[in-house]
Amino acid sequence: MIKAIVTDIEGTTSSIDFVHQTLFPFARTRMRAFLRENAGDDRVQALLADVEEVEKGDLSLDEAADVLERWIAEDRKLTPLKALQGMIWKTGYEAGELKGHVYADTPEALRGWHAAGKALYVYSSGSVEAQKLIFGHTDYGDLTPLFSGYFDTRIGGKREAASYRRILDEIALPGAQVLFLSDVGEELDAARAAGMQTCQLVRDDKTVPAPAHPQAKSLAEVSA
Ligand SMILES: CSCCC(=O)C(=O)COP(=O)(O)O
Ligand SMILES: [Mg+2]
Repeated sequence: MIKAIVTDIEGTTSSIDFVHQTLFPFARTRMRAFLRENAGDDRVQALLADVEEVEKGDLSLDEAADVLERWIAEDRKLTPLKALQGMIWKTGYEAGELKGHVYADTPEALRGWHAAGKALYVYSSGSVEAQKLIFGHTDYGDLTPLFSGYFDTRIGGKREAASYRRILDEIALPGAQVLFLSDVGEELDAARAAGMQTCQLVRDDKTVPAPAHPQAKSLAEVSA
């Protein structure tokens, strides 16, 4: 019996286009000004040090902005980039310039699973702060009370089985009782290697099918 569901965001609960056509450009066009305005902030300084560590050298603020803009264009899933993106998106959600996209079937499915006593978790490359923002500002209201916890790249990469083993340790359930939802085959393979149940969301014809896993066209079709 499935006791917990761990869900991906992009391509699973929410559209890939929203992330790539709205969220990423929002962060990219504001990154340089955000760094200048917040250069004295301890958290921003620590994240810029992490950027320098990845790039293996000292960077001026403008050089760091160049690197971060490039990482956004390349869709890199690096923790300092994701944390900075989340901080920039926060300004947009708070100003009412951003609304968190979820598919119409997402709130109903999450509410149904929650009401059935299943614990719900998010595992996304977006930072935990960004995850809470997207689910906290949807057209269907604040969905965050439905979730018991959030995981991001600080627990490890989404294509590594070790990350899913760490999540199982954190939520204290055997893999057989945990269902992982994602649109990406490599993530589902890694979750299965850690012992989790899996289901691929195939929302549109851009999704690369992973026929080794059960598939669903929407969360309403997921059997849990
Ligand atoms: C928290 S919404 C933004 C998601 C994001 O930044 C991203 O890179 C998509 O990652 P996912 O693991 O949800 O596919
Ligand atoms: Mg995804």
